Amino acid sequence: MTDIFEMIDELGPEKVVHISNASVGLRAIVVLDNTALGPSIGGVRMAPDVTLEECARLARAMSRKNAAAGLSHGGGKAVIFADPRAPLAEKERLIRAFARAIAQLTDYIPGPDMGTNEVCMAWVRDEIGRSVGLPRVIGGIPLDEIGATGLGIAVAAEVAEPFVGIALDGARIAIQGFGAVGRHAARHLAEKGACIVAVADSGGTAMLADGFDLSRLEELKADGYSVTDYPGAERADRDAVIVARCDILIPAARPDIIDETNAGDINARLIIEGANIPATKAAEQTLHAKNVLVIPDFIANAGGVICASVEYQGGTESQAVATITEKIRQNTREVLSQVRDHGTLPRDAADALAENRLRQAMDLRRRF
Ligand SMILES: NC(=O)C1=CN([C@@H]2O[C@H](COP(=O)(O)OP(=O)(O)OC[C@H]3O[C@@H](n4cnc5c(N)ncnc54)[C@H](OP(=O)(O)O)[C@@H]3O)[C@@H](O)[C@H]2O)C=CC1
Ligand SMILES: O=C(O)CCC(=O)C(=O)O
Repeated sequence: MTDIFEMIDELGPEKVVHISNASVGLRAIVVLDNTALGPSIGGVRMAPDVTLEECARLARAMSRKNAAAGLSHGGGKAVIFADPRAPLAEKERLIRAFARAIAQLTDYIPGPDMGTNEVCMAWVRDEIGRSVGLPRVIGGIPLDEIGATGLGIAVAAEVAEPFVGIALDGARIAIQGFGAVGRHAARHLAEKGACIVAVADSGGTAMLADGFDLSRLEELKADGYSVTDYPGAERADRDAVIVARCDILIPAARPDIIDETNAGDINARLIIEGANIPATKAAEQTLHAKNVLVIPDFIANAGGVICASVEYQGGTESQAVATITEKIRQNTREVLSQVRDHGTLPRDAADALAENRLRQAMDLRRRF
C-alpha cells in the first residue's frame, strides 16, 4: 500500500480523501494537490485498476497543467474503482453517491476523465450543483463532445512542425486510445492532411499503411466494436501501437505505457502526450537522447481543462476554442524554444514554466 506521506513534497498534496459507501459498492479517492491558484479542477476517472498513487500523480499533473495554462484553478483528481462499462443505472448510482460524498469538498470541482463523460458530470451537478464539462442543454460546453483536448493536441503538433521538420500534411500518425482525446486528435490532425496509420483501443492495435477512414472507425466504435474490427486492417496486441512505424505517436489512454522497456524501440520522431503521465521520466530522457521530441502531457493536453475553466466562468464555446488555441500555442512554443536553444529536456522546461507560476501564487498564501 502506498504511504501518501511519502509522496508529499512542498507543492502537495494538500488533502487526500478516501470514500467508501458499501450500500452502492462505491470506493473512491480524491486528491487535492495544490490550491494556491484557486479551487482545483480535475477529472473523475473510473477504472477497475486505479490506485492512490495514480490519483496523486494525476492530481499533480493537474496542478502543473492549470498553472501553465494561466488558470485561476489548482490541481486535483478523483478515481472511482469500478468498471466504466457497467450498466448505466449502476454507473449512475455510483456517480451520484460519489457526488454526495464530495459535497463538502468545495475546493474540488469535478470534470470528466477516462470512464466518465458529460452525462456523468450532469448527474454530479444535479446532486451538488458543482461540476464542469456539462452537456449543452444545461448550459455547459461539453469538452469531450467538442474534442477540446484533441484540438489542443493538433495546435501543439502545428507548433512542433518546424522544430522537428515534419509536415503535418502527409504525416503518418499512430494513436493509442480512440476515446474523447484520441478520436478528436485524429480528426483534427486528419483535417491538416495527416494520415492515421495505427490506432489502438482496449481490444488491441489496428494498422493500415494507407490510412484509416476516420468516419468508418467512428462508426465501428459507436456500434460497440473494437478498432481491430476495421475491415482489412492488420491486427496486433494493445501495446504494438507504441512501436508502430509512424512519424508522430500520440499516447491517449493509460499511464506509464512508455517506459524504459520500449522507449528505445519507438519509431516516431515526435510524441505528443495526449494522455496524462503516459511516459516515465527515464523513458523521456531516453527519447531525448535519441532525438525524439516529446511534448509533455500538461502542455499538450490542456485543452479540456481550459475549456472547463471557460465554462466555469460563464464563457462561450468559441471563447473556449480561442483560449485553447492561444494558450497551447504559446506554451508549446516556449517549451520547444528552451529545448532547441538550451538542449533542455522538454519535461524540465515544462515543469519550470508551471512551477514558476505556482510558487508565485504559493508565496501569496498565509504561511503561519
Ligand atoms: N477527456 C479529456 O478532455 C482529457 C483526457 N486526458 C487524458 O487522456 C487519456 C484518455 O482520456 P479520454 O480520451 O477522456 O478517455 P476515454 O475513456 O474517452 O477513452 C479512452 C480510450 O483509451 C482506450 N484504452 C483504454 N485502455 C487501453 C489500453 N490499455 N490500451 C489501448 N487503449 C486503451 C479505450 O478503449 P475502448 O474504446 O476499448 O474502451 C478508449 O478508446 C487519459 O489519460 C486522460 O486522463 C487528458 C486531458 C483531458
Ligand atoms: O476537468 C476536466 O475534466 C478536464 C481536465 C482533466 O481532468 C485533465 O486535463 O486531465
